[in-house]
Amino acid sequence: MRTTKIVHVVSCHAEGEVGDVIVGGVAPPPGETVWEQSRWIAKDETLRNFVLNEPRGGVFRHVNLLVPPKNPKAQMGWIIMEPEDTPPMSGSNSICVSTVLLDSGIIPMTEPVTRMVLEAPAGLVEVEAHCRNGKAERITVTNVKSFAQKLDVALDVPGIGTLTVDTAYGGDSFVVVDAEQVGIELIPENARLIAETGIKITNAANRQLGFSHPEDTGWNHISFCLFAGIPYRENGELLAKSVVAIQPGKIDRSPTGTAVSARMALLNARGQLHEGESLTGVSIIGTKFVGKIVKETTIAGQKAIVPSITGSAWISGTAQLMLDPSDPFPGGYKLSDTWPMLK
Ligand SMILES: O=C(O)[C@H]1NCC[C@@H]1O
Repeated sequence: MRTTKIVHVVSCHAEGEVGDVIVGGVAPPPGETVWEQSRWIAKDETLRNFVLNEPRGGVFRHVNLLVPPKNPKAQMGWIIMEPEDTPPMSGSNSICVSTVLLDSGIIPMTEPVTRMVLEAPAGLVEVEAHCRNGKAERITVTNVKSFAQKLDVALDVPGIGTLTVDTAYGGDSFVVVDAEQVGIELIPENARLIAETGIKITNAANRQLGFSHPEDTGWNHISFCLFAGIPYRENGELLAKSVVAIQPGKIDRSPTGTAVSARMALLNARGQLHEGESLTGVSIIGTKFVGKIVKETTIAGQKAIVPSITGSAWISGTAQLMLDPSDPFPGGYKLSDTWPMLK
């Protein structure tokens, strides 16, 4: 066996969505802030291609790189790599990272509750982990400020027609459509159709509506389409289907923490969900993230919320990714049978 690198990975999923974590073998990228480091990773592409492309990755895979924190309040920083984007924040990935840090002993676990501060590219996030018998069983992440941007705007989607949609941010940017309007039931049998329809809606939203973060972060596009189910109550709990199409055309298996945050910001903007109240997002495979409005706030003078997301993640394996110097595909490859090409 010979190799020019060994990248140590702990594989994990949060409520069904893969969020692997690189725990060693990669030097911290250049940059004064974790955001700048994440821009470097996005532009350079070497690590992204190595871990996300085939034969080591695949379109369903997200990979997180642990980095030393830049902010002294944080115990660890991390960079999120998704199939097309290197985003500011991610619910499922933050829950995977928290679980791997604690379950593998990188950060000492205190039972029954461990508190830590992590540094996402978007900024600091507080984590409260309920732990038992050496396992972080339940993770609550207090997300970055989330807000509604456009409410009830018309969007012409080629091949679908005119929809009424919202745009919002929950650590990443969304076009949000009521699932009923598109007439597709949010069930696993429709996963391909939901993914393709979601990408059409996202692309149309980027062309016609756009997105701009009020703090001038440079995150100025819409990443995802949230198909929002009608809220319903079960034993007093408010729930709603939360199914997200991710570029270049896959469905989040989890309810998408950033989507639940964005949806709560929209409900809050409409006066339908208030500080202290909760919304549980239900994924296409029936898994749940419990969202809560921790506090109402403002961002650049506009209404916003600080949301939290609670869910669980499980370690599914470990791997050492290697590169034989004679491998003809050091950057891997993508094929459009499983990895739709962006238009
Ligand atoms: O939970 C989330 O927010 C994420 N899941 C995969 C894509 C999103 O970043």
